[in-house]
Amino acid sequence: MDHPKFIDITNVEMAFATKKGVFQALRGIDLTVRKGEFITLIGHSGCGKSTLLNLIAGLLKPTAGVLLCANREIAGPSPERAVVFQNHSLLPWLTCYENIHLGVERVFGRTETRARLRERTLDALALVGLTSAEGKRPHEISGGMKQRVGIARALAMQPKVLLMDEPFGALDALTRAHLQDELLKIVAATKSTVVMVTHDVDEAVLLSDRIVMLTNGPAATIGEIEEVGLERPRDRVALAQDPRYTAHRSAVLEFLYRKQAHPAAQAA
Ligand SMILES: Nc1ncnc2c1ncn2[C@@H]1O[C@H](COP(=O)(O)OP(=O)(O)OP(=O)(O)O)[C@@H](O)[C@H]1O
Repeated sequence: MDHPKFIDITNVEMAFATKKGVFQALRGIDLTVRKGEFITLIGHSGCGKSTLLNLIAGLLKPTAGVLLCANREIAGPSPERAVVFQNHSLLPWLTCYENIHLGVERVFGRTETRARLRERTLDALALVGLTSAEGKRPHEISGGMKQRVGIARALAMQPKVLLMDEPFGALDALTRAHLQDELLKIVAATKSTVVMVTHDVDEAVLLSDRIVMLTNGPAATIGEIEEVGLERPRDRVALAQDPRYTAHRSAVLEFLYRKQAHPAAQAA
């Protein structure tokens, strides 16, 4: 059965111990994510987007509150919650195939045959359109291709949740648009639940079911949530003319640049 609250975050707070004392990064975070939902986290630099993603990943432990995934407490990192980072983090001495295979082996190595592990790895490469690059090492492929390998590696582990921290942040606009379109297709095919950090308002509207907007830190919290009811599949060219797209975009821009104007901009 689908969990209506697949990820369930209740009253989460994150404080870091620093040399200057305790820094309260997040407070009062309440959020539920449904199975198969695509959520983006948006907010000004330093507000706590990565911190929230890392809490869901289990890479950080909250100083208060509870995070659940499929009714179980998130107690540490797990392949059921795979993370894709901005800098793809591939091992440079391994080929694309080997980079993906490593993750596959970690998750399925004890229970499945070598042939099945190979099949899973090749399927993941095909899913991101990189079959022909299987024997190449990271320095032999473009930034966009590296990021696709990172996504393939995460998806090959069949995670319950795909967590992405600005996965396309370092790419040029055209490559970025292309990978957003690919991600839309992949997520439609795999029905993955996704939580993604982004700075890009258009990316958020194009991809999300809901856009979670964080207030400025310290002690950042969820300010507003924008429901994006646009039907799928979504086509970026058609959407550019769609008044509903413009309205969602304006709502997020209004939040970011009027209600939560960046402290540096307010001071100017
Ligand atoms: N380990 C840590 N120790 C102390 N402070 C931290 C730590 N990690 C994050 N912070 C602080 O918590 C706040 C939130 O950081 P975070 O990286 O989550 O922001 P962000 O919204 O992802 O920023 P950006 O968009 O610039 O990547 C920042 O003020 C940051 O300095």
